[in-house]
Amino acid sequence: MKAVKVKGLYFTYNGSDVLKGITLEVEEGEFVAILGPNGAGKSTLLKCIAGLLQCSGVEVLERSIQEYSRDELAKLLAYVPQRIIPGFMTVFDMVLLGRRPYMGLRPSRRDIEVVTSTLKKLDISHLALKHSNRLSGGELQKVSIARALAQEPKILLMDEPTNNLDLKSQLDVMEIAKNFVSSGGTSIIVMHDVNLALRFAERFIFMKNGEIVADGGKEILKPRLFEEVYGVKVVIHEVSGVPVVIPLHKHSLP
Ligand SMILES: Nc1ncnc2c1ncn2[C@@H]1O[C@H](COP(=O)(O)OP(=O)(O)OP(=O)(O)O)[C@@H](O)[C@H]1O
Repeated sequence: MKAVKVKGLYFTYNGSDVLKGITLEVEEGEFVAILGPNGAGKSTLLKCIAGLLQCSGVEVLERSIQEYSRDELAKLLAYVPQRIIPGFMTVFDMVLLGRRPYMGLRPSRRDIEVVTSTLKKLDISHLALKHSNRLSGGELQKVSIARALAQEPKILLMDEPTNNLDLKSQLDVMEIAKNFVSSGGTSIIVMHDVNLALRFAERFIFMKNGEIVADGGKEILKPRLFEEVYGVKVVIHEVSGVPVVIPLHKHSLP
């Protein structure tokens, strides 16, 4: 089944076209990285898929996104924004918000169990009772991811989830996304770190100026593509069987 289908999607901010006819299909079980320069439209595309911007031409699990109620959609799809604003609530309560679509007036035993196990999975159980406005940027980012996972979605959308994270936490987050995919989920992640994307994702979508300029597996990752997309010369070396993209010192193209 198609997890996400986008057909001829245009999006305009203040009269200027930010997405210019995006067409895209993501099958269930895919791990997709969306890459491209600043301002290319990556976050806008992700927000359209998440149903946060009013767009036509987006389907989630083969139904138009407009046909879902907020709660129905939240059970299928979770979105981790670039930044969340910490509230005056504990980490536990923030993650519990992810259970909102399932909850009545009070959380059930299962809601509590899901939150507890998600905190454990992200290695942040020790923060459970800490107020979220007293967290470091990286800790807050993990709380945001935990809240999304607590929704038990089928599709996980994350916008630059490894920003603010130290080296180990970056790998942890990508590992979590990979495990999510291994257990049947679909993950679409906007990111800038090409090498991190390369280690974990299976499909790479490059955007530039509101359009998709390349879409495919590792085989598309050629120096010419990076020149075209970023205007930067790179070399690609293999290290321990993994291709690594290295921008050159005198990188600017004439
Ligand atoms: N709320 C908004 N109002 C007006 N213009 C916006 C808004 N959000 C984004 N834009 C513009 O839309 C364009 C695409 O932005 P978007 O955030 O989707 O790009 P991006 O590829 O995710 O960039 P980055 O890598 O810097 O996060 C940019 O030119 C940006 O200035």
